[in-house]
Amino acid sequence: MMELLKVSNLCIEYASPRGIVKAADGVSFAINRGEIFGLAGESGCGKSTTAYGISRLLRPPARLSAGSVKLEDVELTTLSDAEFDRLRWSKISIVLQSAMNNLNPVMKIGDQLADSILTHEPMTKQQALQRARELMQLVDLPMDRLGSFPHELSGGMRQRVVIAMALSLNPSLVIMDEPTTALDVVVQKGIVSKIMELQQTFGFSILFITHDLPLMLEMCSRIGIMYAGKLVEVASREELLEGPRHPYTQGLLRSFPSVSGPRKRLAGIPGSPPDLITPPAGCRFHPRCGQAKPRCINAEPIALPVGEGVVACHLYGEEGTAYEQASAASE
Ligand SMILES: Nc1ncnc2c1ncn2[C@@H]1O[C@H](COP(=O)(O)OP(=O)(O)OP(=O)(O)O)[C@@H](O)[C@H]1O
Repeated sequence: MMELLKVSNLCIEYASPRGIVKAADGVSFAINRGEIFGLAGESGCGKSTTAYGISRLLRPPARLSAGSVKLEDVELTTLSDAEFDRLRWSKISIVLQSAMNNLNPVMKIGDQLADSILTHEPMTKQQALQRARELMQLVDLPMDRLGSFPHELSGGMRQRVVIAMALSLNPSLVIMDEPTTALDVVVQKGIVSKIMELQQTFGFSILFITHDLPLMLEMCSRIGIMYAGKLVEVASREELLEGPRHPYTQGLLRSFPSVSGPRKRLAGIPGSPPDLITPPAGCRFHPRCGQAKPRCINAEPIALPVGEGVVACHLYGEEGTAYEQASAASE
Protein backbone atom coordinates (compact mmCIF):
# COMPACT_ATOMS: atom_id res chain seq x y z
CA MET A 1 0.00 0.00 0.00
CA MET A 2 1.25 3.47 -0.80
CA GLU A 3 2.07 5.77 2.05
CA LEU A 4 0.18 9.07 2.03
CA LEU A 5 1.13 10.73 5.30
CA LYS A 6 4.32 10.20 7.28
CA VAL A 7 4.65 11.76 10.71
CA SER A 8 8.14 11.44 12.22
CA ASN A 9 9.23 12.38 15.71
CA LEU A 10 6.55 15.06 16.05
CA CYS A 11 7.10 17.15 19.17
CA ILE A 12 4.59 19.81 20.21
CA GLU A 13 4.71 21.84 23.40
CA TYR A 14 2.48 24.35 25.14
CA ALA A 15 4.10 27.10 27.18
CA SER A 16 2.11 27.40 30.40
CA PRO A 17 2.67 29.40 33.60
CA ARG A 18 3.62 26.14 35.37
CA GLY A 19 6.13 25.08 32.70
CA ILE A 20 6.35 23.41 29.30
CA VAL A 21 3.59 20.87 28.55
CA LYS A 22 5.01 18.22 26.21
CA ALA A 23 1.71 17.28 24.60
CA ALA A 24 3.17 15.30 21.69
CA ASP A 25 6.58 13.86 22.37
CA GLY A 26 8.28 12.09 19.46
CA VAL A 27 5.12 10.83 17.76
CA SER A 28 5.74 8.79 14.58
CA PHE A 29 3.27 6.94 12.37
CA ALA A 30 2.22 6.65 8.75
CA ILE A 31 -1.15 6.52 7.00
CA ASN A 32 -1.58 4.71 3.69
CA ARG A 33 -3.67 5.89 0.76
CA GLY A 34 -7.31 5.02 1.26
CA GLU A 35 -6.75 3.96 4.86
CA ILE A 36 -8.74 4.92 7.94
CA PHE A 37 -6.22 5.27 10.75
CA GLY A 38 -7.40 5.84 14.30
CA LEU A 39 -5.75 7.66 17.17
CA ALA A 40 -6.95 6.60 20.62
CA GLY A 41 -6.04 7.27 24.23
CA GLU A 42 -7.38 8.88 27.39
CA SER A 43 -8.38 12.51 27.49
CA GLY A 44 -5.37 14.82 27.45
CA CYS A 45 -2.91 12.32 25.92
CA GLY A 46 -2.24 14.57 22.91
CA LYS A 47 -4.51 13.28 20.13
CA SER A 48 -5.95 16.66 19.12
CA THR A 49 -2.57 18.34 19.52
CA THR A 50 -1.11 15.81 17.08
CA ALA A 51 -3.99 16.38 14.64
CA TYR A 52 -3.60 20.14 14.90
CA GLY A 53 0.15 19.82 14.37
CA ILE A 54 -0.40 17.87 11.15
CA SER A 55 -3.01 20.29 9.83
CA ARG A 56 -1.17 23.45 10.90
CA LEU A 57 -3.88 24.61 13.27
CA LEU A 58 -1.58 25.09 16.26
CA ARG A 59 -1.81 28.55 17.78
CA PRO A 60 0.27 30.03 20.62
CA PRO A 61 1.00 28.93 23.29
CA ALA A 62 1.41 25.75 21.20
CA ARG A 63 4.68 25.29 19.33
CA LEU A 64 5.91 22.55 17.03
CA SER A 65 9.39 22.09 18.47
CA ALA A 66 10.64 19.20 16.30
CA GLY A 67 9.68 16.59 13.77
CA SER A 68 8.46 16.16 10.26
CA VAL A 69 5.06 15.78 8.60
CA LYS A 70 5.12 14.64 4.99
CA LEU A 71 2.01 14.48 2.86
CA GLU A 72 2.62 12.87 -0.54
CA ASP A 73 6.33 13.47 0.09
CA VAL A 74 5.84 17.22 0.63
CA GLU A 75 7.25 18.41 3.95
CA LEU A 76 4.43 20.39 5.54
CA THR A 77 6.21 21.79 8.57
CA THR A 78 8.49 24.07 6.55
CA LEU A 79 5.86 25.41 4.11
CA SER A 80 4.97 29.08 4.40
CA ASP A 81 1.40 29.85 5.51
CA ALA A 82 0.51 30.81 1.93
CA GLU A 83 1.93 27.56 0.58
CA PHE A 84 0.06 25.54 3.21
CA ASP A 85 -3.18 27.39 2.45
CA ARG A 86 -2.98 26.11 -1.12
CA LEU A 87 -3.00 22.54 0.21
CA ARG A 88 -5.71 23.12 2.81
CA TRP A 89 -9.00 21.63 1.61
CA SER A 90 -7.48 20.43 -1.69
CA LYS A 91 -5.05 17.94 -0.07
CA ILE A 92 -5.83 17.99 3.65
CA SER A 93 -8.98 19.02 5.45
CA ILE A 94 -10.25 18.75 9.00
CA VAL A 95 -13.61 18.08 10.64
CA LEU A 96 -13.81 19.12 14.28
CA GLN A 97 -16.10 17.96 17.07
CA SER A 98 -18.29 21.02 17.09
CA ALA A 99 -19.61 21.93 13.66
CA MET A 100 -20.10 25.49 14.90
CA ASN A 101 -16.31 25.80 15.13
CA ASN A 102 -16.09 25.07 11.41
CA LEU A 103 -19.02 27.18 10.26
CA ASN A 104 -19.56 30.91 10.09
CA PRO A 105 -22.74 31.58 12.14
CA VAL A 106 -23.78 34.63 10.10
CA MET A 107 -23.41 33.14 6.62
CA LYS A 108 -25.90 30.95 4.76
CA ILE A 109 -24.78 27.35 4.19
CA GLY A 110 -24.79 27.68 0.38
CA ASP A 111 -22.60 30.80 0.47
CA GLN A 112 -20.18 29.14 2.89
CA LEU A 113 -19.80 26.07 0.71
CA ALA A 114 -19.45 28.17 -2.46
CA ASP A 115 -16.96 30.55 -0.81
CA SER A 116 -14.72 27.75 0.43
CA ILE A 117 -14.70 26.28 -3.10
CA LEU A 118 -14.07 29.67 -4.76
CA THR A 119 -11.12 30.42 -2.47
CA HIS A 120 -9.29 27.45 -3.94
CA GLU A 121 -10.74 26.76 -7.39
CA PRO A 122 -10.94 29.17 -10.31
CA MET A 123 -14.65 29.01 -11.22
CA THR A 124 -17.71 31.26 -11.39
CA LYS A 125 -20.04 31.73 -8.42
CA GLN A 126 -22.70 29.83 -10.41
CA GLN A 127 -20.36 26.85 -10.85
CA ALA A 128 -19.44 26.95 -7.17
CA LEU A 129 -23.12 26.97 -6.19
CA GLN A 130 -23.70 24.01 -8.49
CA ARG A 131 -20.84 22.18 -6.73
CA ALA A 132 -22.43 23.14 -3.39
CA ARG A 133 -25.68 21.52 -4.54
CA GLU A 134 -23.80 18.34 -5.48
CA LEU A 135 -22.12 18.32 -2.08
CA MET A 136 -25.47 18.67 -0.29
CA GLN A 137 -26.69 15.65 -2.24
CA LEU A 138 -23.57 13.69 -1.27
CA VAL A 139 -24.32 14.12 2.42
CA ASP A 140 -28.09 13.62 2.00
CA LEU A 141 -29.15 17.15 2.89
CA PRO A 142 -32.15 18.78 1.19
CA MET A 143 -31.23 21.51 -1.33
CA ASP A 144 -33.40 24.13 0.35
CA ARG A 145 -31.02 24.02 3.34
CA LEU A 146 -28.48 25.92 1.21
CA GLY A 147 -30.45 29.03 2.17
CA SER A 148 -30.33 28.29 5.92
CA PHE A 149 -28.03 29.72 8.55
CA PRO A 150 -26.08 27.19 10.67
CA HIS A 151 -28.27 27.76 13.76
CA GLU A 152 -31.34 26.78 11.73
CA LEU A 153 -29.95 23.24 11.25
CA SER A 154 -29.80 20.36 13.73
CA GLY A 155 -26.40 19.30 15.10
CA GLY A 156 -26.33 16.28 12.79
CA MET A 157 -27.18 18.40 9.74
CA ARG A 158 -24.47 20.91 10.63
CA GLN A 159 -21.91 18.12 10.93
CA ARG A 160 -22.99 16.85 7.49
CA VAL A 161 -22.39 20.34 6.07
CA VAL A 162 -18.92 20.38 7.62
CA ILE A 163 -18.18 16.96 6.12
CA ALA A 164 -19.41 18.21 2.73
CA MET A 165 -17.15 21.24 3.07
CA ALA A 166 -14.18 19.07 4.02
CA LEU A 167 -14.74 16.98 0.87
CA SER A 168 -15.46 19.91 -1.44
CA LEU A 169 -12.05 19.83 -3.13
CA ASN A 170 -11.47 16.07 -3.07
CA PRO A 171 -8.68 16.02 -0.47
CA SER A 172 -6.43 13.00 -0.09
CA LEU A 173 -6.51 13.21 3.73
CA VAL A 174 -9.40 14.18 6.00
CA ILE A 175 -8.65 14.58 9.69
CA MET A 176 -11.70 13.93 11.84
CA ASP A 177 -11.35 14.92 15.48
CA GLU A 178 -14.31 13.52 17.45
CA PRO A 179 -16.66 14.22 14.49
CA THR A 180 -19.68 12.56 16.11
CA THR A 181 -19.05 13.02 19.84
CA ALA A 182 -21.46 15.94 20.24
CA LEU A 183 -24.31 14.05 18.56
CA ASP A 184 -26.86 11.60 19.93
CA VAL A 185 -26.31 7.91 19.21
CA VAL A 186 -28.83 7.58 16.39
CA VAL A 187 -27.56 10.66 14.53
CA GLN A 188 -24.02 9.46 15.22
CA LYS A 189 -24.71 6.15 13.47
CA GLY A 190 -26.06 7.96 10.39
CA ILE A 191 -23.01 10.22 10.17
CA VAL A 192 -20.57 7.34 10.65
CA SER A 193 -22.15 5.27 7.89
CA LYS A 194 -22.14 8.34 5.63
CA ILE A 195 -18.42 8.90 6.33
CA MET A 196 -17.70 5.24 5.53
CA GLU A 197 -19.75 5.38 2.33
CA LEU A 198 -18.02 8.57 1.12
CA GLN A 199 -14.61 7.16 1.99
CA GLN A 200 -15.37 4.02 -0.04
CA THR A 201 -16.57 6.11 -2.97
CA PHE A 202 -13.77 8.66 -3.09
CA GLY A 203 -10.91 6.72 -1.52
CA PHE A 204 -9.51 9.50 0.68
CA SER A 205 -7.59 8.58 3.83
CA ILE A 206 -8.88 9.48 7.27
CA LEU A 207 -7.10 10.22 10.51
CA PHE A 208 -9.92 9.44 12.92
CA ILE A 209 -9.89 10.55 16.54
CA THR A 210 -12.51 9.46 19.02
CA HIS A 211 -12.96 8.42 22.64
CA ASP A 212 -15.28 5.71 21.40
CA LEU A 213 -12.95 2.73 21.08
CA PRO A 214 -15.61 0.26 19.87
CA LEU A 215 -16.49 2.72 17.08
CA MET A 216 -12.83 3.09 16.25
CA LEU A 217 -12.40 -0.68 16.02
CA GLU A 218 -15.36 -0.79 13.67
CA MET A 219 -14.06 1.93 11.37
CA CYS A 220 -10.27 1.85 11.35
CA SER A 221 -7.91 -0.64 9.76
CA ARG A 222 -5.02 0.42 12.01
CA ILE A 223 -4.98 2.26 15.29
CA GLY A 224 -2.32 4.22 17.15
CA ILE A 225 -2.59 4.31 20.94
CA MET A 226 -1.28 7.42 22.70
CA TYR A 227 -0.39 7.70 26.35
CA ALA A 228 0.86 10.92 27.97
CA GLY A 229 2.13 12.46 24.73
CA LYS A 230 3.74 9.26 23.44
CA LEU A 231 2.55 6.82 20.82
CA VAL A 232 2.88 3.54 22.70
CA GLU A 233 1.44 1.10 20.17
CA VAL A 234 0.30 0.90 16.56
CA ALA A 235 -1.61 -2.22 15.60
CA SER A 236 -4.10 -3.46 13.06
CA ARG A 237 -7.73 -3.78 14.12
CA GLU A 238 -7.38 -7.57 14.00
CA GLU A 239 -4.32 -7.50 16.27
CA LEU A 240 -6.16 -5.31 18.78
CA LEU A 241 -9.20 -7.56 18.75
CA GLU A 242 -7.09 -10.69 19.13
CA GLY A 243 -4.89 -9.33 21.90
CA PRO A 244 -3.33 -5.90 22.31
CA ARG A 245 0.37 -5.94 23.24
CA HIS A 246 1.03 -2.85 25.34
CA PRO A 247 -0.29 -3.09 28.92
CA TYR A 248 -1.86 0.35 28.48
CA THR A 249 -3.71 -0.76 25.34
CA GLN A 250 -4.84 -3.88 27.22
CA GLY A 251 -6.23 -1.70 30.02
CA LEU A 252 -7.86 0.72 27.60
CA LEU A 253 -9.66 -2.09 25.78
CA ARG A 254 -10.77 -3.59 29.08
CA SER A 255 -12.37 -0.25 29.94
CA PHE A 256 -14.95 -0.63 27.16
CA PRO A 257 -17.74 -3.14 26.77
CA SER A 258 -16.86 -5.74 24.14
CA VAL A 259 -18.46 -5.20 20.73
CA SER A 260 -19.37 -8.90 20.66
CA GLY A 261 -19.05 -11.82 23.06
CA PRO A 262 -20.31 -12.30 26.60
CA ARG A 263 -20.98 -9.42 28.97
CA LYS A 264 -18.25 -8.93 31.54
CA ARG A 265 -17.40 -6.46 34.28
CA LEU A 266 -15.35 -3.51 32.99
CA ALA A 267 -11.93 -3.29 34.57
CA GLY A 268 -10.51 0.14 33.70
CA ILE A 269 -6.98 1.33 34.48
CA PRO A 270 -6.03 2.23 38.05
CA GLY A 271 -4.71 5.74 38.70
CA SER A 272 -4.75 8.67 36.32
CA PRO A 273 -2.50 9.96 33.52
CA PRO A 274 0.56 11.97 34.58
CA ASP A 275 1.12 15.69 34.46
CA LEU A 276 2.74 16.37 31.09
CA ILE A 277 4.99 19.05 32.56
CA THR A 278 6.78 16.53 34.77
CA PRO A 279 6.01 13.09 33.33
CA PRO A 280 7.53 10.03 35.05
CA ALA A 281 10.98 8.90 33.94
CA GLY A 282 11.38 5.63 32.06
CA CYS A 283 8.10 4.37 30.64
CA ARG A 284 5.46 7.01 31.34
CA PHE A 285 2.92 4.30 32.02
CA HIS A 286 4.98 2.47 34.64
CA PRO A 287 3.26 3.92 37.76
CA ARG A 288 -0.06 2.50 36.53
CA CYS A 289 1.25 -0.68 34.93
CA GLY A 290 0.62 -4.04 36.58
CA GLN A 291 3.49 -5.59 34.61
CA ALA A 292 6.17 -2.95 35.31
CA LYS A 293 9.76 -4.18 35.83
CA PRO A 294 12.67 -2.27 37.41
CA ARG A 295 13.96 -1.16 33.99
CA CYS A 296 10.57 0.44 33.18
CA ILE A 297 11.25 2.98 35.95
CA ASN A 298 14.52 4.27 34.46
CA ALA A 299 14.76 3.39 30.80
CA GLU A 300 12.39 4.80 28.23
CA PRO A 301 11.23 2.01 25.90
CA ILE A 302 11.81 2.58 22.22
CA ALA A 303 9.17 1.70 19.64
CA LEU A 304 10.00 -1.63 17.98
CA PRO A 305 8.26 -3.29 15.04
CA VAL A 306 6.05 -6.13 16.23
CA GLY A 307 3.60 -7.98 14.00
CA GLU A 308 1.93 -5.47 11.69
CA GLY A 309 2.65 -2.55 13.97
CA VAL A 310 4.98 -1.18 16.62
CA VAL A 311 5.04 -1.26 20.39
CA ALA A 312 7.08 0.79 22.86
CA CYS A 313 7.25 -1.46 25.92
CA HIS A 314 10.07 -3.29 27.72
CA LEU A 315 8.00 -6.47 27.73
CA TYR A 316 8.85 -6.83 24.06
CA GLY A 317 12.30 -7.59 22.75
CA GLU A 318 13.99 -6.93 19.45
CA GLU A 319 12.11 -9.60 17.51
CA GLY A 320 8.82 -8.76 19.04
CA THR A 321 9.00 -11.65 21.49
CA ALA A 322 8.02 -10.95 25.04
CA TYR A 323 11.01 -9.38 26.80
CA GLU A 324 10.77 -11.97 29.52
CA GLN A 325 11.28 -14.77 26.98
CA ALA A 326 14.10 -12.88 25.28
CA SER A 327 16.02 -12.37 28.50
CA ALA A 328 15.35 -15.94 29.71
CA ALA A 329 16.80 -17.28 26.45
CA SER A 330 19.97 -15.22 26.86
CA GLU A 331 20.60 -16.46 30.42
N1 LIG B 1 -3.55 25.86 25.36
C1 LIG B 1 -2.99 24.97 26.15
N2 LIG B 1 -2.11 25.33 27.11
C2 LIG B 1 -1.51 24.42 27.92
N3 LIG B 1 -1.72 23.08 27.82
C3 LIG B 1 -2.57 22.67 26.87
C4 LIG B 1 -3.24 23.56 25.99
N4 LIG B 1 -4.04 22.83 25.17
C5 LIG B 1 -3.85 21.54 25.51
N5 LIG B 1 -2.99 21.44 26.52
C6 LIG B 1 -2.53 20.20 27.18
O1 LIG B 1 -1.96 19.36 26.20
C7 LIG B 1 -2.26 18.00 26.49
C8 LIG B 1 -2.84 17.33 25.28
O2 LIG B 1 -4.10 17.88 25.00
P1 LIG B 1 -4.99 17.38 23.78
O3 LIG B 1 -6.21 18.24 23.72
O4 LIG B 1 -4.16 17.28 22.57
O5 LIG B 1 -5.38 15.90 24.26
P2 LIG B 1 -6.49 14.94 23.68
O6 LIG B 1 -5.91 13.58 23.78
O7 LIG B 1 -6.94 15.39 22.35
O8 LIG B 1 -7.65 15.11 24.75
P3 LIG B 1 -9.23 15.04 24.54
O9 LIG B 1 -9.50 13.61 24.19
O10 LIG B 1 -9.77 15.42 25.88
O11 LIG B 1 -9.58 16.00 23.45
C9 LIG B 1 -3.18 18.00 27.71
O12 LIG B 1 -2.42 17.69 28.84
C10 LIG B 1 -3.70 19.42 27.76
O13 LIG B 1 -3.93 19.80 29.10
